[in-house]
Amino acid sequence: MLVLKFGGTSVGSRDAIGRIIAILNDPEHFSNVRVVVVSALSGVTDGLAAAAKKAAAGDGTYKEILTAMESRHREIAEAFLKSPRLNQSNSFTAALFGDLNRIMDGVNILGELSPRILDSIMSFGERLSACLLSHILCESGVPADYLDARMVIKTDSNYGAARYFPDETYTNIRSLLETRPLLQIATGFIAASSDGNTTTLGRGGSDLSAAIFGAAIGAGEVEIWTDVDGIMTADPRQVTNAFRIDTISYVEAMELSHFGAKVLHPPTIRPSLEKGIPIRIRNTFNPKGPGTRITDESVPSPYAIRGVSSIGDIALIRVQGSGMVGVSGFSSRLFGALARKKLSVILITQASSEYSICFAVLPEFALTAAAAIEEEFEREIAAATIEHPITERDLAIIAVVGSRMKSTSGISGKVFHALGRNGISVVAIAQGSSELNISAVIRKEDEAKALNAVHEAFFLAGVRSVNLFLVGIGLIGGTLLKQLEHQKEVLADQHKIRVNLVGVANSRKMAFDSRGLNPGDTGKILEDGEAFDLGVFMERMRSFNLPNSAFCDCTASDMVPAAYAEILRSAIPVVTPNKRANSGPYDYYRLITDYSKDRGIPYLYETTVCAGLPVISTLRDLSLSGDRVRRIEAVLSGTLSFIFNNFDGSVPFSALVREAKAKGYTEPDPRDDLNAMDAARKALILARECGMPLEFDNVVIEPILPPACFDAPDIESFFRELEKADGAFEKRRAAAAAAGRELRYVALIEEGSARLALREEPAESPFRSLVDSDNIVVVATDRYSDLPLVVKGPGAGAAVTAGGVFADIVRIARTLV
Ligand SMILES: NC(=O)c1ccc[n+]([C@@H]2O[C@H](COP(=O)([O-])OP(=O)(O)OC[C@H]3O[C@@H](n4cnc5c(N)ncnc54)[C@H](O)[C@@H]3O)[C@@H](O)[C@H]2O)c1
Ligand SMILES: N[C@@H](CCO)C(=O)O
Repeated sequence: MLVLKFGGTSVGSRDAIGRIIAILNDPEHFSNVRVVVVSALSGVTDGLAAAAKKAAAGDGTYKEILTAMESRHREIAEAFLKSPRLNQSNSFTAALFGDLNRIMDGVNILGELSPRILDSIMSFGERLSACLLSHILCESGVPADYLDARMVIKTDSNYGAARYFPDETYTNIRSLLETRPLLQIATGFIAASSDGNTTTLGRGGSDLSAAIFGAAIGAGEVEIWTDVDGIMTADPRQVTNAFRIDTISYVEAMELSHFGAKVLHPPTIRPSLEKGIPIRIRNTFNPKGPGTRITDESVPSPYAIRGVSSIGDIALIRVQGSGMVGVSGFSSRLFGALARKKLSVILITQASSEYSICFAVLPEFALTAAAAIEEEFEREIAAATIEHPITERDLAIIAVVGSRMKSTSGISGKVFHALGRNGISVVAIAQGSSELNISAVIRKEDEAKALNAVHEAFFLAGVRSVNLFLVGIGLIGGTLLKQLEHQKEVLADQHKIRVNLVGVANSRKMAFDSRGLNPGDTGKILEDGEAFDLGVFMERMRSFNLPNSAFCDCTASDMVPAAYAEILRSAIPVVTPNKRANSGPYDYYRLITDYSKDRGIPYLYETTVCAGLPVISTLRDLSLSGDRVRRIEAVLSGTLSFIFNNFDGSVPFSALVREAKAKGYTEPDPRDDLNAMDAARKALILARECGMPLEFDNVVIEPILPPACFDAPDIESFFRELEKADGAFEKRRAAAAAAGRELRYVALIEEGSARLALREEPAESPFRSLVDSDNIVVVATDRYSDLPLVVKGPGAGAAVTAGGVFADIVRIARTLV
């Protein structure tokens, strides 16, 4: 046998009542339901309270409210009923509105509204809806009786929130049902005191009525029908990946609902659970859905926690001073003072030094709470042994709930890692020894970000998502987008990594979508985008406040790297192939690399040297494992490598430069390669990675081309100047070749200096083994002293560079919990 309860929204309209009829007729429910408990039609309870207040205040418009209410009930009746049932229903409705009008008129005349009369007025909502529904069900082929719960649920006279008497009530229900074999449509929320007056059961009263009926008849289950699929792992309005919890224990439901999961008010279902009757939350809009089952025992879950919840706006009040250290009775006075003001405390935390204690209240109660403390500790404050209470506002609480936490270590580590990694500062923490709930007080503006970060850490079965903001979609950025699109499914299916492209920009336009832009459509998306402005781009990126954000700079600009420090300070990791930041002023390089290390906010730039080859990470591993770099010799320019590897006299030097550009090896401006600036930047980056505090001016560069080439005003005139130098280059090559040597442009980093030179290399030189755009880095260290460590491979090109940037983005995803 089942007891079903339908809330106001489930009986609020014709469609809603149609759904109830369908539910009661489906095979799962047909002939299995013993009692249906209903609330008043949506809005009616509030309407009655408002009308009563108006009547008491002498405002005659209460009559209009009642007239509109009566019409609404009649309209619904007319939509479902034909005579003679329509007449019966309408005369019951008319009789009730007659009584209601008389009571309200009395209130109006007396100008007084007692709690007892208010309860009597409020009872009309449920009486009207339950009677109406019973008629409608009968008409639609489901025979049912109207049950006025005041006949059976007996309470004390605490009007507004009366307490029911279980034994008497259960006996009444059982005796009445023995005489009533049909389905019973019972009024929720209302009851009667022993002396026969109407009472109401307080907040969540209809849920309580359903639980009482369930307990009385020993129902197999009590179903609470509402407009959501059940209790979710988080508020779906804030956490897009939230999902329905299948089964939850009563205490867990209590904890989650305390922190904002307002699907039901758990204390109200206690009667059912005391009798071992499970409660199920179900959705009238998705009647086939299984809902959430609430039971009294803890039920196993594949996840370490059951859900994450929050209170979006609280105030934290701190009381501190030497006068409370070791003083017994201090907390009792503090909380006693708050209790006398009827203030509800949401969270308490006290350091074991006993020097301070802080607690959270709703912001509207902060002033009263602070005043209560001032009053209670007036003497201590005057004597300066206790400070004036300090109130902090604009805070939120995020709570992680689950009974499995008790037996699992590492939960709090995971929570605080997820918060810290996203730059969310924790203001206060509380965890009771029941280990059912870990609460953290955070800034209000971080609420959604914190919920998503923590939810992802626990529930997404290892799925890590990065919210990517990409600036620069030329050769490298464009190739990266293609790779992202191409790898999307493999990343998601095999590696559980999701890269969500939220923002994208080139030097003219930018576009955003927190749900994700299609990487393949960025060209079109940017055409319709807004004008690019780096400051605005950063502001937007920050204001999305998404967890696991990452910024990627695929420009060759100086302007974008200047923003890295600020981006890292916003706890957003940076990935880049752009060498400008690390080869600019040493102080800035140290600022951003130190910040990244100290705060654990990734700054990844593997592709700034030798494109996708693992050079930076290798140097870092050597240093971390205690090795010391003594000397690096390297060919660091893919462009120059390509040119000299192929410079055999068959093709002029300038033609090879054009070919390198066509192959995507050169910088956006190939003069940056040919004047060796690009190679020098990489040499400087390597030197700095080895701990040398060099500036760019300290790098000694042997020029490759005559100065006239660089006086050329644009790239085309540069190429024309270059052609003039072809003859001189050929001469130099031929002279080297005559001695069995070939030209290579090599960087040498040693003893605190970095220099680059055009060298003539013999046949056995490692630099002679290069092909195409290969780079090579030969590292001699304390450990690799006789035979140096060599990293070699393609050092330029769109695919390998974008691939390296991609790998850095994936590395960020992997650092997530
Ligand atoms: N080509 C390679 O093999 C290779 C290897 C390693 C590193 N890199 C580096 O990759 C970066 C990109 O190179 P590319 O060849 O793709 O360049 P590109 O000129 O093709 O693309 C640059 C993009 O950045 C945009 N842009 C430029 N300045 C900007 C600014 N201030 N703000 C916003 N957007 C701006 C442009 O509109 C364009 O979309 C460079 O820093 C380069 O040094 C390239
Ligand atoms: N232009 C660069 C690209 C890689 O940084 C080169 O030729 O090496």
